[in-house]
Amino acid sequence: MEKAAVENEGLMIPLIDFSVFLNGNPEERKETANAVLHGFQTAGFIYLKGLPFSSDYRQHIFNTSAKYFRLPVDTKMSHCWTTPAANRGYSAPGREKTTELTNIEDIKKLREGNPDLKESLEIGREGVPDHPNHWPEEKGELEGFKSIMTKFHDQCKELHMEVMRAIAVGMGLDETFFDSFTDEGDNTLRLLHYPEVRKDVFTINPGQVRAGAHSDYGSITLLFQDMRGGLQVKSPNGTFVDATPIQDTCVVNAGDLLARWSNDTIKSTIHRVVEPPSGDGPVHPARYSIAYFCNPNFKSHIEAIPGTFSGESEKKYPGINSGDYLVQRLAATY
Ligand SMILES: O=C(O)CCC(=O)C(=O)O
Ligand SMILES: [Fe+2]
Repeated sequence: MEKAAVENEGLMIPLIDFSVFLNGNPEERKETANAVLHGFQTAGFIYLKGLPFSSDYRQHIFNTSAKYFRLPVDTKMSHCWTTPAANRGYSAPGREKTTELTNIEDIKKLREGNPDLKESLEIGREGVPDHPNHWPEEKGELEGFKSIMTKFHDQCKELHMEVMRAIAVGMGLDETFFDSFTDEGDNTLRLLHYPEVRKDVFTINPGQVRAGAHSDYGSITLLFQDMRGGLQVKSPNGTFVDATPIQDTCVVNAGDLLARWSNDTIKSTIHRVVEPPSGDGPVHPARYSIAYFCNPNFKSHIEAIPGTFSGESEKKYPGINSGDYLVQRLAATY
């Protein structure tokens, strides 16, 4: 067993070598699948290493993302995020407020007082007739942007399918149980940029964060972070614990819909992004991360996974359509 990625305040986030699931023998695969499921059942978070992305490739994706955010703000605003149903395009700083609150008026007030210090670009699956992606114009530094990002989107879709296969194996289900729920790739690639910020912004306003505390909505999120730090995960004690970056790993967390689907046997844990550990000077440098939000196919009907209940009366939630669920959740935060 690897050393834990995070162990603090009763929160243990395991570090799992996923290449063993991808390439190992049946026994090794089962052991790895059990560790994946156990991590989601206890912390709601795991770190994966041994992924099919080289360091260079990962750097290339981050560099391409940084080039995008260097575009003038007017250019970015020309392909901005429009509606929850489309969920594609650019969000300027202050547009989205991630939060645990659910009342729209409360969220509005919070957004006005403590806007998140971030901007993002959401990229959905290509080929959805009603919802084309909002691509920036490809010129200069951005040449090749669309093909780089659609390829990465496809690769992350495969990784989502593999992690769900690991969950299936861990649950003692057929390995392909979730395939017909994950094969469409109704997922969102979100490039995130937390601009450099003066340190005194955090002292003047103690409530200031880079991204407010929230849980994610879908099945799982694949989160690639740079080495700056600032991501925190809520511990069972109710405190926030640093999820310190580890080179070449991906942080994977379960979302609310997977928790519901698992009849609450899997946890969707609250997390946030705060002021990073301090270096020299009056300014925190920019932070970049890439979140790939995975969802069950939007047409899927989601109800308790077999094995997570014994009789009908133990099912905690009524069935729900995946796409409707996501749109409803997004509508509250934008
Ligand atoms: O940037 C990060 O590390 C986390 C972002 C996040 O949690 C989100 O966008 O849902
Ligand atoms: Fe998140």
